[in-house]
Amino acid sequence: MKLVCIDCGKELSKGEFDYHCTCGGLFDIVHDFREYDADLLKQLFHKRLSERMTPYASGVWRYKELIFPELPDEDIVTKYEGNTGLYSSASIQKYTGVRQVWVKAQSENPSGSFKDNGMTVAVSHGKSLRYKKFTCTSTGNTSSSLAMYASIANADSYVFVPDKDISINKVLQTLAYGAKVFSFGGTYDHGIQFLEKYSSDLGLYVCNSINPFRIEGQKSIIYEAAQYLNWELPDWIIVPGGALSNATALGKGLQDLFTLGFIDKMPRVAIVQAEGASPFHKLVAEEKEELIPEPFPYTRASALNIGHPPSWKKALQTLKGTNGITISVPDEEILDAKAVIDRSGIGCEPASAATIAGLRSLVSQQLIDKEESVLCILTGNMLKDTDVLNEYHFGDSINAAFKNTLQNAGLTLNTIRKFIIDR
Ligand SMILES: Cc1ncc(COP(=O)(O)O)c(C=O)c1O
Ligand SMILES: N[C@@H](CCOP(=O)(O)O)C(=O)O
Repeated sequence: MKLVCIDCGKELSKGEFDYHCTCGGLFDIVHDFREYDADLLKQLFHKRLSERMTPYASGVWRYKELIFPELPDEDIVTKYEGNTGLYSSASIQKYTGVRQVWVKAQSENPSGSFKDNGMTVAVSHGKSLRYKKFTCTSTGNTSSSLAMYASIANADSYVFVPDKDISINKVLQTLAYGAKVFSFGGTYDHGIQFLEKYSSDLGLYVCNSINPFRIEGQKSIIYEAAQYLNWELPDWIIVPGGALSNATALGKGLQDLFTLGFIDKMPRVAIVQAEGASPFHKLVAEEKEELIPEPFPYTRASALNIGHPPSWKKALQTLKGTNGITISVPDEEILDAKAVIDRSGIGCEPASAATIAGLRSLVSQQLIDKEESVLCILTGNMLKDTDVLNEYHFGDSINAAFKNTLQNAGLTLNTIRKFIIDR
């Protein structure tokens, strides 16, 4: 492959790159296909395409035997979820002070959050039971995911969302996928209570994390991370905690890998809650027997706005099985950590950034050693909450000045020079 000027034919040498040639012409990429065997190439493309078009190309259904072996293939409702990136970033390592930090970007799932790993399984199960009406209550990610899979399954979705403290982007995504959305006064916790009481009267299949098939699907997140890392997991795995489905699935998935002998050492798990919605952390820190629900949970990381996590008992099992710990972090630390993750090029929504904020705090309290290795699960996409982005960035004086200058003076060399050269 080489870069050749379309006007004068000049070729750049290997490693050189430019857009324009010295003569002014644009460069074009020219391949040399003479070495290829066209039939072999076709076979290769075909193999890759056919793998992509089967349910087993999904990063969830690849592990069907460990998740839902009995499900007939024709009931699988998939959007080739999973197969999300595992990254290591120098800036995140510097921010947390830890030598080796991996982040797994579940934000790269088709609906933009880790919920897809579980939702593909829950909706497939509902389909196998011949349900045509699915439901959830949600701060917006569960509902976006459900609405997407229900539409793929040619079924209806009915979604209950709190009327405040959630991100409008997620509600719009849910609506756009075709769900019928009911907005109610209260929190996720009230929505779950309603569905637990009335869903069967209404003939609805519930896709929240009280549904164990959701949890089974979410186990695939840790299977995939382990597979990418050649079955050698880091010392610590960190997840944000809201309803605690992720923490529960993580514990189960780790136990599966350990029982099967895929891993020979159990990593430790840290569950991070936002300070304003941290009933589980309080339960653990105060060594209580029963969770005391938080009646008015509030955090800017709106996906974590949960006062009565349904899976708290299951999440305790995760802590027990992994010698795990919990921590809570204030919103300011979550938002600062989010800015670091965004600038690293990976990006995430606020709830996901609780992991990196939590890690930084655990390191400063010497509960995690700088020499230990860590995997953080980033749960949702940065565009899920643009209100938070707007406040964080345009509240900042330099960006605000830049925006105003452009609006008032337009795009000229002098306007731009002062931001790039004169600063
Ligand atoms: C983006 C995001 N991160 C984290 C969480 C919390 O996960 P869990 O409820 O499984 O504890 C949620 C919602 O549940 C979420 O939507
Ligand atoms: N943040 C979640 C709330 C938890 O929902 P669940 O489906 O895991 O019970 C959301 O996206 O709604």
